[in-house]
Amino acid sequence: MSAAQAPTADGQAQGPAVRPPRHEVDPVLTIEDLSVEYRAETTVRAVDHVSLTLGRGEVLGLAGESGCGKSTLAYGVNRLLKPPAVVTGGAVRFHSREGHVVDTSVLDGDDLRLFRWEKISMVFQGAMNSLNPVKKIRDQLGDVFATHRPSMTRRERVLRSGDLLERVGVDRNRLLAYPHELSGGMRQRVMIAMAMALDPQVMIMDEPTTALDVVVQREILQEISRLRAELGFAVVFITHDLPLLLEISDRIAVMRAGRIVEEAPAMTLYTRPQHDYTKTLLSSFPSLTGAHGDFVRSGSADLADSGGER
Ligand SMILES: Nc1ncnc2c1ncn2[C@@H]1O[C@H](COP(=O)(O)OP(=O)(O)OP(=O)(O)O)[C@@H](O)[C@H]1O
Repeated sequence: MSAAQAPTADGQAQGPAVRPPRHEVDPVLTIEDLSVEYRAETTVRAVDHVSLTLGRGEVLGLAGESGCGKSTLAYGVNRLLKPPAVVTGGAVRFHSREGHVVDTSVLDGDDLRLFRWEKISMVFQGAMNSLNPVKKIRDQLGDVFATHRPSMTRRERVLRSGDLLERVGVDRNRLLAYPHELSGGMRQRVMIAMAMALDPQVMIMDEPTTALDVVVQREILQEISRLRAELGFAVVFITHDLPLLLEISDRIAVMRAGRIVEEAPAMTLYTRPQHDYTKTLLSSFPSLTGAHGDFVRSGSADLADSGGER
């Protein structure tokens, strides 16, 4: 009998000790029974009683075809929904490292702004086009610090902005560039740098690389994986590209028509999908019938052994 099979007080042997998954032990974000409707001429329930937990430092992939509600869920979590969207039920809670639990629905004004940059930040598909065209990168990154870290001097802001750029693989001399002087990939890296500026514990990435060519997309994903390992933030990564999610995620939730139909460690979802829709989704990517690529992160075999928890 192994140490993990110590007898209980009544003399019965227990099964092997199973390590509970990280998101259960140490959650950073919990979405509880969240529902969102768009109330226009007709009412569309875009998010329908969704519950999900994100573990601290975990990458949770959210997969599903166009229109299934992924973006609505992401915007709902970050309190960025605008009319005609209405949150009709549920809650989103943020768990700080210090053990505080914040119900995001009660945040407003400065508290909400602070929460969005400092605790949860977001990178979306078109983000690179939201840079101000007439302002240098230095000043756009610097603005984040000027607003949220008013005690920083100008010199400190420039230094820190340069560090951020280097962190995402952009030379710091690009601080002096205007957005139009950078490639799309570089602009998106700048947006990722901006989202990381205040060391948030959660980053929501909604199709962050979809508009970019495959090579640039791979480079950026490798960067995100490396930074996640280095800095320990958690990621909700949203895309319809399931092969990509399998490579980058610890766990994957599959969404269909506003609901989560399946949720499992990435490798389990790939090797033993349960729901018919997940099976259909997997079979719709011919590349998945070949070997499971692991260019973004290594150790896929370890992942399979550990049930996806790392
Ligand atoms: N402003 C809006 N008004 C009315 N309905 C909307 C609005 N925005 C989204 N919807 C509807 O809500 C549903 C979910 O849309 P959502 O954009 O969240 O899906 P998605 O999975 O992110 O799709 P995509 O991958 O194409 O962005 C869809 O049926 C969509 O038509």
